[in-house]
Amino acid sequence: MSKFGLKNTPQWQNLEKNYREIKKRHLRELFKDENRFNEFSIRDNDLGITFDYSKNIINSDTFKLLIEFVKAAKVNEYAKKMFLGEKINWTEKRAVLHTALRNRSNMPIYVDGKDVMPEIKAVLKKMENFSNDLRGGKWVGATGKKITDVVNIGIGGSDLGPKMVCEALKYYADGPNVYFVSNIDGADIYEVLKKLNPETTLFIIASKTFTTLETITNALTARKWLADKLGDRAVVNHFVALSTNAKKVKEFGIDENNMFEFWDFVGGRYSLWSAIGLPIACYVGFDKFIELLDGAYYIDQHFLNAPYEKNIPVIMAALGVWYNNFFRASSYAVLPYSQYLNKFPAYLQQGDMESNGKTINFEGHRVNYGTGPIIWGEPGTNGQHSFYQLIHQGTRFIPCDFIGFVNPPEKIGDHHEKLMANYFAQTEALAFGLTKEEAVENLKKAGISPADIKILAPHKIFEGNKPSNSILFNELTPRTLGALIALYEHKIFTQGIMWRINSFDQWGVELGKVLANVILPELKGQANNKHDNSTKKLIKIFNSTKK
Ligand SMILES: O=P(O)(O)OC[C@H]1O[C@](O)(CO)[C@@H](O)[C@@H]1O
Repeated sequence: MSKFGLKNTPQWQNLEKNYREIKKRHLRELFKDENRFNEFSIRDNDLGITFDYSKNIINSDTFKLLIEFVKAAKVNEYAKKMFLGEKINWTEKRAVLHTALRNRSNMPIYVDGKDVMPEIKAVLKKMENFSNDLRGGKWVGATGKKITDVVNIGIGGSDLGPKMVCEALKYYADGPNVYFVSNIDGADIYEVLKKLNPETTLFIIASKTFTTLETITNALTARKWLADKLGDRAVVNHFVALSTNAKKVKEFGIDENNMFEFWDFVGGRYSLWSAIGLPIACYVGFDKFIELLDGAYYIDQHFLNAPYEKNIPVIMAALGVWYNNFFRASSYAVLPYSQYLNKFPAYLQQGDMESNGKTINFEGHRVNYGTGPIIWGEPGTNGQHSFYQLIHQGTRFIPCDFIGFVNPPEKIGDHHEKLMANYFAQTEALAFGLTKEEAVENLKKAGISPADIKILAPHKIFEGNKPSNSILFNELTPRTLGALIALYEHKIFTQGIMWRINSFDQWGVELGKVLANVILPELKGQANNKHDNSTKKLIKIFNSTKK
């Protein structure tokens, strides 16, 4: 494909034409079709999920054209390459095999001619034994006490995934307390350590590379804290590592037997299914961790085998492209109606933005169309009392995913009915809004004077026609959570292929790291490097104000 090829394809051009037509239509009008929900929704009883995408600004033609775009992009061909271990992360010459970590079949998966499944299964077994021993009190601290608190030290994919899952499965937790320390800001580890007793604390040092400045700095602080109280020899009972880098783990002083391995075919932001999931297994038990993998595997099979027209992640991806590239939406809101999922938007920010925040295409050219959007969100109903005003009545166009559950794990009074009434109400309000006539009628009914109605009415109008997907699960369980995460992973993959970018590297995080290493000695008075005027002055103020 040539430099600006994608926009010249018939698939893109046809969508552009459809967009010019459909942007004049309103969801109020499109919903005159009584069959719309049936046409644009998918129900899967095995998993217990309803995916309703009928409140999108599409008609049957749009949908067909979007599917044609996906077909032309050869998404399924690329997906097969990924699942079979081909090195689709071409800038790092790596396979992309987070799907192998949850391969629940007996199918071998080869990388460079070697089946990776035996090693994956061996690490899973090691995780099972360790988490059982820790939870059962067989693994004890240096003074013989049971471990009651686990601190995961990691950042990015070595933090966000396990942290999000532990939070989401809190209801099922019956193991030690789990804490997550990620920020290099000393406040993060300080606030955690001050609550803990070294005799009953275990540190999990999670780092794919085992060179990440934040993680190593925090790990060294944790080791000093422990050694100061229990002596250096206690490290072996209180530190384990999750990494691909055995050499660095050993250099740090962690026993090789206490290292849980993963491999360079596991991307950081896709690693919660690997040894990086150890805190999850400690917190909720290994059987629940396996249920999480089962749910993801279920979606892997759906993604590989369902026709595009019935393929949930493919449809999510295609609709995202529709709004991103034709409606020019620059952000996308993910709104979970579950407090347990309060870390899900933050987790997805890395998953999506580190994957698809790219400008260089398969051919090495700069793209001339938008790629990954800004992902953001908060759990409902907190978001409603914060930023929904802008989604409803602001000047921005923000497509949304509403994630909800019919049966929550906890049942307290009528909280859940009240929560879900809001879940349904919001997508209805966004789609259909409130017309001027309706607004005036409401004001009249409320006894407002004609003069005030004239002033107030424009403010009370909701234009509507704001699109959303409703993702409604029967229950929040480890299995459905695994499925939900995998849905988004494959959505991100599909969009990467549609945009013809590499979703699996992350060169964009490098430059800042390099510059920080140059500046660090200057903050310790050891060097004086060349900088722009602004940076120089800021460093000078820091150094002269520092106590
Ligand atoms: O696990 P590591 O090697 O410490 O890296 C942590 C994170 O840093 C990044 O490389 C860049 O932010 C992420 O992709 C990764 O998840």
